[in-house]
Amino acid sequence: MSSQSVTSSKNAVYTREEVAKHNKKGDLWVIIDTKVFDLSRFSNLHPGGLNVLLDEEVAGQECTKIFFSLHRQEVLQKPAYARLQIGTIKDETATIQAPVPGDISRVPYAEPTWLTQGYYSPYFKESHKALQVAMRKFVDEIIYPDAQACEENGKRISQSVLDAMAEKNIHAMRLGPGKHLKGLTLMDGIVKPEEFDYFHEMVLTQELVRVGARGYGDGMLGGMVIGLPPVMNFGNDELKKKVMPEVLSAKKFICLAVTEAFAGSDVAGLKTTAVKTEDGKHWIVNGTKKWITNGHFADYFTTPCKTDGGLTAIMIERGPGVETSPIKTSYSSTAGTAYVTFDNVKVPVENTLGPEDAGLLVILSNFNHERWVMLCASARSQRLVVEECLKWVNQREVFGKPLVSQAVIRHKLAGMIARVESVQAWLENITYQMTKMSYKQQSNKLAGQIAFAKTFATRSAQETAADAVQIFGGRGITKTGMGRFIEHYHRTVVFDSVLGGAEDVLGDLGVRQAIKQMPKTARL
Ligand code: HEM
Repeated sequence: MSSQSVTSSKNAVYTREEVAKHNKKGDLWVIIDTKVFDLSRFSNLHPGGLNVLLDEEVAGQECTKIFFSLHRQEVLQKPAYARLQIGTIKDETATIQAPVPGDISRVPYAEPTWLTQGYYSPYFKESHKALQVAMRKFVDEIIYPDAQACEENGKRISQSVLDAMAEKNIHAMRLGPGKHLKGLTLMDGIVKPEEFDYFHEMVLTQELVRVGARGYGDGMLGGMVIGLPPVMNFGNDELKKKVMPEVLSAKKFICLAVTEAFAGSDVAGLKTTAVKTEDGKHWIVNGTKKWITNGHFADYFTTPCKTDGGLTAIMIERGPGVETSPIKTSYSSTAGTAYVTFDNVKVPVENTLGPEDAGLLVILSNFNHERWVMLCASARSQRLVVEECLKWVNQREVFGKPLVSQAVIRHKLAGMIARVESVQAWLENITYQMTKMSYKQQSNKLAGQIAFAKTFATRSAQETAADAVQIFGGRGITKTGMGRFIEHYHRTVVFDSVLGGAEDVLGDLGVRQAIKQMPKTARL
């Protein structure tokens, strides 16, 4: 077959000898995993430069190994580059498989054991698996591309993605099991509302974080996950009837506005005030809030304010006197992190959440679930790093051998794997306890466990991030290319350790709870 006559068809078949003839500037072909690429025109635009392509071991040659040591697979999936393929090599079959949306990874430890072929779990049933399968495909196809784009350009999550999530009732499921799911069709009916439990919620959260974009992860209505429960659990019926459907359908947005420049984890030290008008019909709110996730695009702010006898939780609607401005943090502005000012904001007293002066309880009652969600997320995102590292050490060659042949690299991997497996196992145990306990029992018995497990997870995650950067070297500190997920992870991993309570505070909380429960009879 003449190579001249078939250059426009991807189905054309060539011999290696034919490809080898195209080995110079302006007439340059290469073979990557049995696929033939015509780089004649592209070579001048190649981000890695023209010279590297003219090397005698590259031009007209087989360059699978060198290509995959320098580029991620996704390069070849981009339409602009996929177009460069002009055919395949005669009688040869490709060996490298591009991931298909919805796929389970076959890289060891890339999935939790319950999703790994040949392993068992006492916790996950058919409906958890069915939800996982549907979510994986949904995330890969609909959320992932938007996540990558928004993390980069800083724009908030696309409304079309939020609408698609609302259609499957994903926003509602993210609030966990409960009455709010009654009558809803969850993920096209895969799970019945009455059977939805915390393991389903874990599946949902862990699939969502696979997008590998930390700012977007929070921008994907993280504010709702923490800001709506106080309305749902403590708001009056009228307020719930209005706000719940608006928010769960992503027509309006809510956030939790607790932290201030003056006070963070020490909620009791907040300075924002709410004073009743003389007629007792309104609150007048004054103050500022800082680091408010989704605050920049929120319509509603669940806000603890100082009142005469303590703190009162109030849902404030955006309107006159409410201003938000973006805060630049180390992750993308797609999260909508804001500085919020309330300047004589008039709020109907009907927006009070729970009893007056008992706002501390309203806010604190939320924290265990929030921390548990973050624990789910941290467990899954560090697993992504393990997968990236295992692939890299296997394909990267140094000193003529794969990187994994270095004992020091294997040692790092051993630590990473041990940590991620421990975190997931502990998480599953805690989650099982949650499925058996009332909300109150969870507060009494699990606040400490969740606090410890989250702290352990985020410590593990930071160690894993640091080790991953060492494994990837310069690529681990580069925003594009092979190490782009590692760079992003390393830059943003600390968010999990700060949001929802800093590590030291959480550890302290857990020990205090344990000491409270010490039997008076105990002695050495
Ligand atoms: C279909 C063929 C190819 C395409 C579409 C392509 C595309 C790209 C792209 C998009 C980048 C930017 C890297 C990134 O940030 O992801 C890049 C970098 C690079 N490419 Fe290629 N490339 C091809 C083939 C090759 C081959 C055969 C070599 C062999 C030496 C090569 C060597 C390099 C080098 C050295 C870099 C710089 C890597 C770095 O900064 O770490 N490329 N290429």
